[in-house]
Amino acid sequence: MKILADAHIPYLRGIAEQFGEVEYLPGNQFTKEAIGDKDALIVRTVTHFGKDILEGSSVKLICSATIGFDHIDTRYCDATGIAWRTAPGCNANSVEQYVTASLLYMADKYGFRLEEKSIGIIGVGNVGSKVETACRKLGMHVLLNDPPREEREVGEKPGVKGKTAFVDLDTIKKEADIITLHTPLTKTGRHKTYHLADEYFFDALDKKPFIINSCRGSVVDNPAMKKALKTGKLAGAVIDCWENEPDIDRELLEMADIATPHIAGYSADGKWTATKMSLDNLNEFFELGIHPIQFIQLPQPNNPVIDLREIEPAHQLAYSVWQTYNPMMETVNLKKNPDKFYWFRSHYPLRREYGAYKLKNADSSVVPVLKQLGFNV
Ligand SMILES: NC(=O)c1ccc[n+]([C@@H]2O[C@H](COP(=O)([O-])OP(=O)(O)OC[C@H]3O[C@@H](n4cnc5c(N)ncnc54)[C@H](O)[C@@H]3O)[C@@H](O)[C@H]2O)c1
Ligand SMILES: O=C(O)[C@H](O)[C@H](O)COP(=O)(O)O
Repeated sequence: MKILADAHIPYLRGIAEQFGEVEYLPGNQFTKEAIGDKDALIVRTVTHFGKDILEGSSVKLICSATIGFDHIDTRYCDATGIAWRTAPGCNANSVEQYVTASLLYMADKYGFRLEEKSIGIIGVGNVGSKVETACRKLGMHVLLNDPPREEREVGEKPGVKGKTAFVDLDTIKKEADIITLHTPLTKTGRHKTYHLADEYFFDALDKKPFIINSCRGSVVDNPAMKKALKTGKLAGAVIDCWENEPDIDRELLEMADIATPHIAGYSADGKWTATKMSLDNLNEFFELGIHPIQFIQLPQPNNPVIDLREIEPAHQLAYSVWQTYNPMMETVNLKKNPDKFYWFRSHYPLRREYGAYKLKNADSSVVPVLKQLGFNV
């Protein structure tokens, strides 16, 4: 079997070869010619897969080592018999780590307590649910908005209420101090999310909230967000996903409190899971029966033990989370070198999730929340 794989999918080299002959190319260098005689593609979000690049090829399966799939023209693939698979939930914990680290940073920068704030989560799937759990552990008041889920869970059986209490978008606009977006990018359908946060959305905000976009750039109308930041409708912004990546809006970049190059899901744990799920998909689709698939073990973090002895109890939570992931260094780097957006994504340092760390000398007041987040305390 002939496979073309993105050269920047971690933990794939030397492993994918169990499945066939593998060629590696950076995702932004995939061409019709390179794809032509391949049976399967293992890909990322940086390449668009539509008629222009797939027509006339031998491709039978596209495995995306990602959650999102707006880079795949699924209608074209379905119509032409090209199967496609994704890795649902693979890096959801990583995005939660990103959002938690960012919330703690914004609270520190603007001098507020998270326990006193309401957060509106728009899109409560794999990622949004993890963010919801983390925010509840941080003591925040949580508002959930997910009309497709609400319809499925509440509306299907008349008279039967779903377990989750959802609110409408207007409630989020009126009541949330922080809004975080976790929807897919969709351009059609009743619940399409393209420019869900547009000028009208921002104009209707009552509490001058902060916004976090770590789902897809175009779920937010970026010029409208800039205007909202300028006119004070928004108090600040955390932006991981941008319109027109990698050529992002430089003025918006300057305005963002946290600005990162679409790496919220880039923990090693998330990348490893994505690779594993992609190979499982390949194995299953072509009925290869390879068992067990040999995988690389994840490396330990550089600082696997975090000693909190010298840290004030009030700062131990933020300190611990930032030891695992601190978005500020990436923000400084991206603001200095916006042209290197793609490079930063292709040369991402090792980042592990909470479970890879042991905490020593944690104050009893923060032990429960640290444990609940997933640290070994
Ligand atoms: N920045 C990153 O690195 C990164 C990492 C992972 C995922 N993502 C993005 O985050 C998105 C969400 O990931 P997920 O794993 O939670 O996906 P998911 O499919 O599990 O959940 C998405 C949720 O959004 C809801 N939704 C759809 N349209 C909506 C609308 N108009 N309003 C409110 N809710 C709506 C769906 O019903 C679903 O529950 C992905 O599609 C991807 O684009 C980004
Ligand atoms: O959809 C996803 O899973 C994320 O956006 C993912 O982190 C993007 O990863 P990439 O395409 O850069 O590998």
